[in-house]
Amino acid sequence: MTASAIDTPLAEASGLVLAYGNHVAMTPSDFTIPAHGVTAIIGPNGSGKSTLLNSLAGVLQPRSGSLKVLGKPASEAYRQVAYVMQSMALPEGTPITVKEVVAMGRYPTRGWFRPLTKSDRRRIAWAMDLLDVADLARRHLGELSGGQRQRVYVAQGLAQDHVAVLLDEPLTGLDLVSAKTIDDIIHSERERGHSVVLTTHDLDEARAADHVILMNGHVLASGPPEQVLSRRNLELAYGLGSLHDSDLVFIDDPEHGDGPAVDALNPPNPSRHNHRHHH
Ligand SMILES: Nc1ncnc2c1ncn2[C@@H]1O[C@H](COP(=O)(O)OP(=O)(O)OP(=O)(O)O)[C@@H](O)[C@H]1O
Repeated sequence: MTASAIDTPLAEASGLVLAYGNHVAMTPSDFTIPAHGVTAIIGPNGSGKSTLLNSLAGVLQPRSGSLKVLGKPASEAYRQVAYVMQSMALPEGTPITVKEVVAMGRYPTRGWFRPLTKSDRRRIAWAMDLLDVADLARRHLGELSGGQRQRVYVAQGLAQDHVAVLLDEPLTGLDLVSAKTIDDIIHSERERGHSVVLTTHDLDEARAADHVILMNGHVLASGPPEQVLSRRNLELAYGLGSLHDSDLVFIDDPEHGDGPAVDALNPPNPSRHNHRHHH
């Protein structure tokens, strides 16, 4: 890879709008995701985190605006971007084994109909070992627990040739050991110079990232955690007064419950009120 390819940001978006049919899930947003390191996407339920991952993965086309992934349209970069979804759209009872699921990680490189080579098989075995699912290789995916399934999906992502990995809530619902396994993988991916983008509801996870994107129906802030996770930004994203002091990084005003109204805080984008959806 040339130096310029290495330094190309993982993603650059300008006026990016994302929608499902008539439903706009992200209003015009500008952000850059750096080439290396861990980026955490955080925001309330329904704020567009998974939608943004879908667009980075090339699964959801921009409605308008521009999005470059590794310097190309996302739909052309998908081979280099491993996407680990929250839950895969496999019908209940699909008779697919753990090994077959992990092997699917090789298809972007290999194509669907070409047989797996020895090096493909080595890569599959390596990924299954790393996620500690080798013992489950012949089990059907449908028989596994949620945490085991999550590890299988991450193994599939790592089996893919990639320079970036997108993880939708990778640590949610996992026991301590599984969470540690996946956390270690996030760090080793980072050390290998890959980009990791994950969604989370955990402020501590976001604080530990190199870069943070805060969402609320659009990208409210994007940058280093100490800038993005300010009290003011969190109040804008989650609603004024909804957070306890102990939740916040910067306790600059313990009287915030009686503080100024949202409008007085001068939100950067007034349209943010229109796009929160409660299920
Ligand atoms: N396939 C879809 N079709 C239509 N609307 C969708 C679809 N997926 C998500 N949405 C809507 O888009 C908005 C953003 O959803 P998204 O899943 O991106 O939020 P999120 O921040 O990941 O939420 P959570 O924290 O609950 O996982 C929501 O209003 C949601 O209802």
